[in-house]
Amino acid sequence: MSRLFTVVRRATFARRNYTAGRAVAPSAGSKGWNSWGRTTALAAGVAVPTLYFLTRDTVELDTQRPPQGHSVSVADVVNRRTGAEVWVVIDGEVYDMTKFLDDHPGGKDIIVANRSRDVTPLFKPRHPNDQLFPGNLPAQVKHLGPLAPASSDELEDIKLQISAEQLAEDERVLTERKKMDERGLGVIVNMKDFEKFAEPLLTKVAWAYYASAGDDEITKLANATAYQKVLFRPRVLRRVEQCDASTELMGCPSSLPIFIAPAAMAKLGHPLGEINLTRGAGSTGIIQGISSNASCSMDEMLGEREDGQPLFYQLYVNRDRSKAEELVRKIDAGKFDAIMLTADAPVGGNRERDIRVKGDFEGPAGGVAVKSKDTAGVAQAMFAGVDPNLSWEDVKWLQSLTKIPVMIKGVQCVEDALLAYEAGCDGIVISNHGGRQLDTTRPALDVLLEIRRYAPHLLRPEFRTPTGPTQDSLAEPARLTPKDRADGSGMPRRFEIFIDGGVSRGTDVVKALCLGVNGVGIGRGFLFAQSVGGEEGVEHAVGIFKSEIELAMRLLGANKVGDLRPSMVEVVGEVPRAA
Ligand SMILES: Cc1cc2nc3c(=O)[nH]c(=O)nc-3n(C[C@H](O)[C@H](O)[C@H](O)COP(=O)(O)O)c2cc1C
Repeated sequence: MSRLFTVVRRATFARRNYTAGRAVAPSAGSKGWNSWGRTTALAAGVAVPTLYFLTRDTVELDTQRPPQGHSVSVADVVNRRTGAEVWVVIDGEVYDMTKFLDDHPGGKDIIVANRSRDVTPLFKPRHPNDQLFPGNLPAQVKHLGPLAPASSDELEDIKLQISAEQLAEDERVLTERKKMDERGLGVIVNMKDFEKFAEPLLTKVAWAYYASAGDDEITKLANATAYQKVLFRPRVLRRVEQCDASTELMGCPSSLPIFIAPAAMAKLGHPLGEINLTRGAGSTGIIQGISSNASCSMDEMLGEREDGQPLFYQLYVNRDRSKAEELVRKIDAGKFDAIMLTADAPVGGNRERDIRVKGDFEGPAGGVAVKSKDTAGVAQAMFAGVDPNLSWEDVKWLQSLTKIPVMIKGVQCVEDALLAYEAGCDGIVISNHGGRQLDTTRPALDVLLEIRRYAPHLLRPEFRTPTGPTQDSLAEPARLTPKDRADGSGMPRRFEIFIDGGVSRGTDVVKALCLGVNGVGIGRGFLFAQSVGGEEGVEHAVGIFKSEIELAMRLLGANKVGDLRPSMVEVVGEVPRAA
């Protein structure tokens, strides 16, 4: 797909080379899926899906360190299958994991069960590509040297074992990837298509993790239908050929009033994971919110950042405050444009789809996932390190560590929106985590309506007016929007309001903007888009939003984001039934 926008210049190829030119990843695409990894069944009988794919363009992406030390023979590796020392092979290098077993975030079982094997296919989809670089390798892991040249028979001895069930899943995913390849992204007409095409080509673990939500997934469903109760009041004969949907979010230029909501573990869906999101956001000029639990490292994503490309960082606060402070220092050094402090996940939600597939999971290094012996699904491993005692006091703590603007993500009632404002935050993200936390909470849209009703002073003055026709609009019908009333209180300082959850259409975005938000986040939609089409999938998704948002604006009679006002919508009581 051709580049959609020229808002931000593409990075040069050289910028794609990480430190010392080791991890080289030229442009990703949806074409040419190659089966790179295979699956295994652990000796302990735990099935671990390991299949993932590399595009033809990305086979050079590797985690290899330059050869160091003496080479290690396959026989030496195989000899460690019993005894005290536990060795593994990753990308042709041999590592002694003995002293790291108890600290491994995914638990020691997965390492012990695969000792003396080439665990590269297990390792890659779950760890940043620079995890093995000097400085990133945990101190307890000993790098022993490169694997000595060996015959294919010898290598067979250290290959991962694959169960019939896992092989079948590999085959299924591979076939679906090929079919998608043949179809091309042209078959994807709207964001729901991404979800439809992603499901068959994801592993069971990835699909369950991405699609799951709390308990009975009632809030997830409510998010998806909520925007139906906001109806448009279009104006006609308004010269709408020109239409510009660009805006500013937290003072940063954005080609559209949307952003990529921070979501963990993009590599479960595609080998380049969050790198697809950074690249796609950079080439289309939108902003990526990076998860604390991203499966790519912060350095990898910063290495992909275009000159001047704005990035937000989502923060989970580690219960070990020294680690939390270290992370904030990294965010500061990374010159992120805003921090989203996630507040709706002091503990993980009850995501039963995820628990059922019970992927033997290890969280991303550097995140807040901690080792868990009995992992109950991907989600629960992710939250084990998050501080459940986070409080409003901690907002001050965070603000004392950095000058980067802070938003509270996960606000679900007007009282907390008021507290965020009082705490001196720069904004809020109204969100219920895509319905993944407390089930039967209200859709985020209802929280926005509550803020409009009970704390309109948190909105920019021009959005404090009622929806629908007013005396002013009837008195001056030629105006697209009623004249903004001079409002003495104004906005004494910046306080931006974002919303996410269930947004799949440009019309949803435009409705939220009419009601006063600055920008709208999309979580699963971009995860599915990158899973289906890598970087091009992300660009395709942005293209869909761009054409839908501009279409909605034109048909509404608006030429620019600044034209959108509450008078352009009406909120009806009941959600209309789907046809
Ligand atoms: C698979 C997945 C992982 C997520 N991981 C995070 C995360 O690490 N941090 C966070 O604050 N929110 C996370 N979220 C929530 C998103 O930021 C966002 O609030 C939500 O996805 C919006 O709903 P939507 O998926 O319907 O667009 C995650 C959501 C999903 C679907």
